[in-house]
Amino acid sequence: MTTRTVEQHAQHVAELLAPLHTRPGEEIPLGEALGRALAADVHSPVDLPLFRNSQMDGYAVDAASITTVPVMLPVRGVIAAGPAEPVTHLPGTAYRIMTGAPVPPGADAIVPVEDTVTSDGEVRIEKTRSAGEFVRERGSDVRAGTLLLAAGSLLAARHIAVLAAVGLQRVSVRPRPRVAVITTGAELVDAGSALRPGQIYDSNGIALASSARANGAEVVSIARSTDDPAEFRTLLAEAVLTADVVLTSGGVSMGDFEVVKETLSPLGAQFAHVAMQPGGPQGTAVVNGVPVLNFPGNPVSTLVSFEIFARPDIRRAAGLPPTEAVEGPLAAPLTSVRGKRQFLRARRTDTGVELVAGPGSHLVAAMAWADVLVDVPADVTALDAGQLVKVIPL
Ligand SMILES: Nc1nc2c(c(=O)[nH]1)N[C@H]1C(S)=C(S)[C@@H](COP(=O)(O)OP(=O)(O)OC[C@H]3O[C@@H](n4cnc5c(N)ncnc54)[C@H](O)[C@@H]3O)O[C@H]1N2
Ligand code: MOO
Repeated sequence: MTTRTVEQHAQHVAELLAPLHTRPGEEIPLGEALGRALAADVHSPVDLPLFRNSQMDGYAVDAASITTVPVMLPVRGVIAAGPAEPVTHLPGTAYRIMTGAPVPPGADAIVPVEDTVTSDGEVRIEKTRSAGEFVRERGSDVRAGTLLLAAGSLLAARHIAVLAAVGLQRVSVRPRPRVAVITTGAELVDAGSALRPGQIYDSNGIALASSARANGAEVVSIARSTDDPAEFRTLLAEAVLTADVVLTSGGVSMGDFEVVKETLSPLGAQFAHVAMQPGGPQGTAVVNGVPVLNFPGNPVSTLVSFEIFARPDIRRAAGLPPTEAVEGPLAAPLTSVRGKRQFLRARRTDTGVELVAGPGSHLVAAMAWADVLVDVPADVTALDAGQLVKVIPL
């Protein structure tokens, strides 16, 4: 079998997944856009505020008429926030006005109601205000035609607020990569089933689907195959109809029932041994133009394979920022196997980066305690406590 470094295999996977990055944006309702990445710049179609309006409940006046206070002004009417025939202000008079209501042309200041005394048809203004006070000018927040949000922006509530405020109902976002998951193994059953001897619960299906979703993908199907190649072939043929990428688990090593390897090898798949632990046996194929990544079946191997090989391109396709590796000091010394890059499960604590498990790829419970993978280079065999290591956040 071919042997590859992690970088070589990652490069190969990146080439297979490259078409994900050129899919055009999709228009979706604003109400569904939370967490999505904008596919294109959005310019404001309107001015915000849309019209000149009051910042306070009070009286619309012209500042020139209230330079000396107290002063009595006749009240010509009430302007509420809401649709109404426009009115015009006459100098030396006032309109009672509510927050958000249009300020009549000619008025240039709002006197808050707290600074007034209302009497029959008149208002006593007790505090002077200068022109512009408590008036929200049209376009003072954003002008029509100017950039509201740049392509690539990850839409949080505040971004959705402004898109809604300018009246957009739909928005063009990066399409979610469509991921199909197929697990393989005669031993697998669904949680909730009674276990017969030799059976285990299928955890990789839901784990890979969750990993994909957590990184911006849409999971279009989760299927499970026994070790029967005909069944796997059928499930794969169905998966590639709707998916942009298919992830499989299991059936890629050296046993007698390696259904993924047996089915895909004749179709030109590449199976390689990657110099890493976990995640050594890896495969890739292209079926009907759809890339298929074949991860090893051990639960930790499957999840680490996703993190190292699939996550970067799935995130990029969805428009999500890359997960950057950081550095941290080791809490205790460690040893590593020469020639294999290790991705050790660990968590960050006050004392440094603490390993949570040994190297066994079946240690799925310990994986759940981890929040990082410690990336130990292939040529390193020992590290001391306190030494800085590269950690990949999970
Ligand atoms: N002679 C050799 N044996 C093995 C080698 C090797 O190089 N020579 N490599 C080992 C390594 S490393 C790994 S990793 C595994 C990979 O094996 P497969 O990808 O063929 O996976 P399976 O044999 O189907 O399963 C391995 C293990 O994981 C359990 N499993 C599988 N699928 C699931 C699932 N969906 N949910 C939960 N657990 C699952 C399965 O029961 C096995 O225990 O091969 C080693 N062997
Ligand atoms: O892929 Mo295996 O997990 O290297 O033990």
